[in-house]
Amino acid sequence: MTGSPATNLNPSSATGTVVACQANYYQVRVPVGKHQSIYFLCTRRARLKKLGQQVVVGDEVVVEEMDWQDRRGAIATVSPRTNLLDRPPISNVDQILLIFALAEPVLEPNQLSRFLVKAESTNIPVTLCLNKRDLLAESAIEQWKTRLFHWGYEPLVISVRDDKALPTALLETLRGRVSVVAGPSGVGKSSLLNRLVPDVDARTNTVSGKLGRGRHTTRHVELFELPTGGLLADTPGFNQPDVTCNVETLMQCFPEIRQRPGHCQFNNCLHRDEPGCGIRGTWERYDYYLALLDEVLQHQQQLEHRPAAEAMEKVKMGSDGQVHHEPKLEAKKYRRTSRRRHHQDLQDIFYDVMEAKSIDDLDDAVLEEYGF
Ligand SMILES: Nc1nc2c(ncn2[C@@H]2O[C@H](COP(=O)(O)OP(=O)(O)OP(=O)(O)O)[C@@H](O)[C@H]2O)c(=O)[nH]1
Ligand SMILES: [Zn+2]
Repeated sequence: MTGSPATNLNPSSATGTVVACQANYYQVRVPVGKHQSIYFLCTRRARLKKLGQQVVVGDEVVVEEMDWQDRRGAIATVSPRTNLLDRPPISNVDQILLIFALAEPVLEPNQLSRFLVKAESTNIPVTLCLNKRDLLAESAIEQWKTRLFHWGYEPLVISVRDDKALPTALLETLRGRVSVVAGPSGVGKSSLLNRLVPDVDARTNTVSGKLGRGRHTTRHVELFELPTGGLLADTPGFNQPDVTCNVETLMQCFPEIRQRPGHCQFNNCLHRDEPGCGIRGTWERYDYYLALLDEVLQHQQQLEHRPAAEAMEKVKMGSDGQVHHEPKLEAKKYRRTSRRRHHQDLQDIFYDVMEAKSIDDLDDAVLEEYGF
């Protein structure tokens, strides 16, 4: 630690947030002062590995053995998470910023509804943002707003391309919070990230350089610091998210249902053909609800017929007293979805083994791959 500043200013341990991770390495943002932070490249303490404690982006961690000159450290503990998203794996998320385009690609209500339900099923607050307002007439935009108001949403309408300044409401909702951007391909997620984090490319290169691989690897997810305070993660675009929650959660995913409690004769009414149902058929997305209900019931049936099914889901009591079913982080399942991804993993594993000084430096997933 030659040349490092005074110890009282540079303690040997500090609390920070994991902003990127790949293989065995974690980039941890440690706040110093009010508006400044320093990034440390960390490994995970062997003790954590033995306990099977995973570290994911978003985790609040205690870093020990801090080397302030080389900006290295070791993650010693992980604070309890408020939540955990599985794809991408990211924890302690305050909000999901769901982005859709008003046009190009065409705004398709069923797809939008599915994304909304998927986002709501995490029990994390959802903010809907409609981009590319420059491509649609004002009257058509108003029609969408009215329609979505009846769904229970008040979208922020923006044009990442043309807005001279992004709307204050958008900046305010991101300020000081951890937000995850989600939405289908081509709606402008990356464009928005580039506007919100002006030096995103520079930062991306720094982090990727230190981590030894590029940003666009399949497992990479990263939290970027906003100039206004707050952290933002981009997620890879996908078109048809699976809705795999249980029936109770599904019903809570529709504002049209959750805003009207006690309208049905039976508490466990599915709003299908039960007698005395006061929710059935009175709202635009009712048919989407029925279709998703079928899907969810089928999914539940499949789970019931698989004895190991409960191993795939975590049952958690939320702060609202509701029971939530969350998919578990399943490294193998996540890794084996495509040949390309599998190839990427083998590459990652190769690097991990090359970089490891001892077996303790290797990630659980890597050890598992090698049959330890
Ligand atoms: N007309 C218009 N085009 C936009 C706007 N914002 C982004 N685009 C364009 O839309 C296209 C897709 O934008 P991206 O930012 O790559 O979209 P993405 O959501 O990140 O897409 P994926 O990376 O596939 O997930 C690009 O050609 C952008 O230039 C906008 O406000 N108006
Ligand atoms: Zn009902």
